[in-house]
Amino acid sequence: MGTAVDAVAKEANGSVTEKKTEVVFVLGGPGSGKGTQCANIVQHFGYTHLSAGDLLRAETKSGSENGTMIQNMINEGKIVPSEVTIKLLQKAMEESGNDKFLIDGFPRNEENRAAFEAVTKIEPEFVLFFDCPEEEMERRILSRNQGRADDNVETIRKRFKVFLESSLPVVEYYDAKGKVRKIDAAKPVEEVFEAVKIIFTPKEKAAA
Ligand SMILES: Nc1ncnc2c1ncn2[C@@H]1O[C@H](COP(=O)(O)OP(=O)(O)OP(=O)(O)O)[C@@H](O)[C@H]1O
Ligand SMILES: Nc1ccn([C@@H]2O[C@H](COP(=O)(O)O)[C@@H](O)[C@H]2O)c(=O)n1
Ligand SMILES: [Mg+2]
Repeated sequence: MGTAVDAVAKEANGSVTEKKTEVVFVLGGPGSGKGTQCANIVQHFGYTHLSAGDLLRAETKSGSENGTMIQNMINEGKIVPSEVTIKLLQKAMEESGNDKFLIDGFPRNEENRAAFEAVTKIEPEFVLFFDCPEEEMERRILSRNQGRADDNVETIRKRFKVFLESSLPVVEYYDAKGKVRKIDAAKPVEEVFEAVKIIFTPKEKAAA
């Protein structure tokens, strides 16, 4: 994945067209509903959903040399070095065969952001930001029951701290570029998705 224009399709008439890889970053605090809403977006808008957290968790189970380091970082709510996460994202993007991606839970800090841009040369179309109060996020995580090692009160507090100190500045960076689409994520799932749909529906379709 050398540049943003990285897919070349040969048409039936022999002409060659360049396809631009489209990326939407999906950010928000732990438990804000990123994964839930990404699943809905995939159904309606044809994106491939890549959760950085899911890719890292899968890597810990694959027996790779980085597995133990990743698991330790996740248990502490810390951000895994960008190089590791970006390689996993690039591999998943290449294997998907799609050219439209929801990248969920990434970039999580300035290092993630700058490294992704430097390596892939991809600028996100926009950043979907799920805004939710901490008490609601904590309630959701504690009743999630997916067996995640980091879904306990002690690690949740660490993840909230990392979110405030390292991830929110990334949202602010993109906000200054006019790229943030903020959603009130404290509402019920269906209402949140109604707001999400408006953002993904092309303007000409919405007007029709
Ligand atoms: N709008 C909502 N209202 C109530 N519960 C919700 C809502 N959205 C998601 N949930 C539930 O909250 C929990 C967390 O949601 P989800 O896993 O989508 O969050 P996330 O942002 O991906 O979290 P993480 O960053 O920890 O991966 C899940 O059990 C999900 O079913
Ligand atoms: N860019 C990222 C994303 C995630 N992590 C680590 O995974 C944990 C779980 O992430 P979720 O998005 O599934 O909540 C997270 O707390 C980090 O430890 C990461 O390092 N880098
Ligand atoms: Mg998630």
